[in-house]
Order: sequence, then C-alpha cells, then structure tokens
Amino acid sequence: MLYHIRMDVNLPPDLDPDERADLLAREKEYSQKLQREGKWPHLWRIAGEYANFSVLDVADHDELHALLSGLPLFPHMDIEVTPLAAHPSKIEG
Ligand SMILES: O=C(O)CC1=CCC(=O)O1
Repeated sequence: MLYHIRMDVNLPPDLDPDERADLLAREKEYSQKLQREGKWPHLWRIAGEYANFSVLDVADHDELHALLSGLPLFPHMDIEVTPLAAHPSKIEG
C-alpha cells in the first residue's frame, strides 16, 4: 500500500548541538535503510520549509505506524498521512 506523508520537523531551538547532530545522523541512517529496502521510494524536501513530502510503500497501516513511530525524529515531528488508491485514468508505465 502506498501512503503520501508530510513530515514537519520542529526541533527545540535549545537542543544540545551534539544531541541534534546525533538525532539527524540516526534519522538519515534509518531513512536510507528503508529507501534501500524499497519501503521509502520518494523523499522530497518541501522548498523553503523544514519539512518533507514522502511516499512510503508498506504492507498495511500497522507497518506504516511502526515505521513512522520508529523515526528518531518522531517525537519532534508533525506527521500527516494520506492513503493512496489507484486512479482510473492512470496509464501503465
Ligand atoms: O529532514 C527531514 O525532512 C526529516 C527526515 C526524514 C527522513 C530523513 O532522513 O530526514
């Protein structure tokens, strides 16, 4: 199943710089593992915002929830999920 996700990152301004760097490094490692596994086929920066649009390809809502709640930045993000269904006008390819 495909899901369109918007993630807005809200890191505390007073976060310790080492803690911030560690969080971001772990987030990158986590998301790149899922990208390599084909579960995170799109990851786009929203221009001008500390936010991204992503498309995740997972089995069901439960896997989606597990994946999202495992994000190192999860406690610092607002996440909006839109489930995607097939469009009848879409051509193959
Ligand atoms: O910077 C972001 O948009 C948050 C994020 C999600 C996956 C990743 O590597 O960073």
